[in-house]
Amino acid sequence: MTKPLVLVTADVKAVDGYRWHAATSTYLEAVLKGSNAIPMILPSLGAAIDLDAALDRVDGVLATGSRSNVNPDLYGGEASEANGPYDPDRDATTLPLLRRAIERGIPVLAICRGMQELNVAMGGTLLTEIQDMEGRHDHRAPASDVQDERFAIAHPIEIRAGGALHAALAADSVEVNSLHRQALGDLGRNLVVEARAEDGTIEAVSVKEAPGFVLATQWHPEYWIACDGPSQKLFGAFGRAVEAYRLSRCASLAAE
Ligand SMILES: N[C@@H](CCC(=O)NCCCC(=O)O)C(=O)O
Repeated sequence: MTKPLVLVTADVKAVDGYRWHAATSTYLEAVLKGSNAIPMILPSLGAAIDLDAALDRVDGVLATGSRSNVNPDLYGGEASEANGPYDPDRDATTLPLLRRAIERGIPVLAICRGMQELNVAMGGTLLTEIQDMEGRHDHRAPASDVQDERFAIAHPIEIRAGGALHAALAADSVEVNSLHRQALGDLGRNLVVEARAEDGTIEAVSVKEAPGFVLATQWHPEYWIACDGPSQKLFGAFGRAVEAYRLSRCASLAAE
């Protein structure tokens, strides 16, 4: 049976003297198993890629998390060594990609850095080093070399009743992991807060009046896709949206 295709955003990494365009396996497997779709990594080649031509052929976009920060130049801040690392090629690809996918009604799921990119793409700002801000908790990963410990469930979030995340998870509150030092500041155009942590940190957003499915989380549902119910529900909802998009794309192609 034909499966939907999902573009997965890539980090640019220097490994063994080469530049790699990479996404970690957890995102790829979550798309495959949690959304029943085929993941395809989109290289971060910026304006050299005709994004519309790529989007013509796919049914969804997954914007991944990453340790790098969106360059503050893109939202009126100031870049610094302490605020880095940056990934300018990724910024140059993902921001226009997210804007265009949303305009076209292509389903989008954005995770952690991906949610921060979504906010900046829509004109919003980011807060940095939130653990040093009055009243905020430390949202960084625990210091450990063991990934299961770094991605351990860390805190509850409150979900907006009647919102898009509430519909996907069918819950007022869930427990999530936490691996970030930045958070959304001023909200971008049409962004709607779907969940917050106890300290007020924005944990999920959607886009008001978007023609397609758009959800973004500050936490990492991909990591526990094999065993965590809310993570499975979220990737399942994304999977239904990309399959519905695939069917409508095929119908449009057949009608041409
Ligand atoms: N720069 C952001 C990045 C948040 C994010 O995507 N974290 C994933 C980290 C994965 C890891 O640490 O292994 C921020 O810190 O807010």
